[in-house]
Amino acid sequence: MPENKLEVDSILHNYGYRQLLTNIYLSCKTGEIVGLLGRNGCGKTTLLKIIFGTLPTLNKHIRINGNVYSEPYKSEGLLAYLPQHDFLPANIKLHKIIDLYHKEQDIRETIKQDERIQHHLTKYAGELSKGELRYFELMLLLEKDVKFLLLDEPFSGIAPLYVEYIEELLQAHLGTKGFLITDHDYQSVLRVSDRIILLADGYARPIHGMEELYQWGYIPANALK
Ligand SMILES: Nc1ncnc2c1ncn2[C@@H]1O[C@H](COP(=O)(O)OP(=O)(O)OP(=O)(O)O)[C@@H](O)[C@H]1O
Repeated sequence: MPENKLEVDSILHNYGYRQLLTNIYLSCKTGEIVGLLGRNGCGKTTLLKIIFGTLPTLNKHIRINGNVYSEPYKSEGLLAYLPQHDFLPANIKLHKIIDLYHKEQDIRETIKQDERIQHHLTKYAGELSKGELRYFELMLLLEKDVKFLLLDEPFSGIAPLYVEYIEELLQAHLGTKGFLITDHDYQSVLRVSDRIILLADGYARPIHGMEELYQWGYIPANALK
């Protein structure tokens, strides 16, 4: 198994006078799912965009296998990013999107033959349900030859069955990739993740159990029962 390591440190980000992210450090390696939790507006999406390289910031160090990248998304084979909101054109059919997204024939066939995608190939992306669309978007990204995936809310608004399908997809790719996941469905994040980081007051804090999530004010007391 290739062992790759993503390290992010010294991230500093302000919006106007508001300091949103303060000296953030986190890491992820191949075979690992790191869950990033935090209240609405604490900066999870901002952090993922900074790591991907599409959002300029005051200071950052993004290292992959020890090499520093200022805009990792511009280098092939490093990172892929699932944005919070749908990103596929609604008026293009799935089989066409697959061909546009992947040039290798074997990868195109792998996606087209997936049991949850094959029945929808002649539909437009805009005709899929939210869960079907999220599954399809993830499948497109997972088949990319990258070392790490940054997933912004892969589970939100998704019914339990599709959450399980998505979990299976992630597990199937752990041999070659590492994942940084954020989602408000914290129970799914806790279930799939090897480690949890809580973003609170601008800092990234390692979390070792539900009790700590409560102490930091992320979950209510009744969630501990
Ligand atoms: N371009 C921008 N200009 C000014 N403020 C912004 C900008 N983008 C985001 N913000 C603010 O920064 C804060 C963090 O936003 P971000 O989307 O990163 O949070 P989040 O943790 O992902 O939230 P959620 O869980 O609700 O999706 C929010 O208060 C948001 O309003």
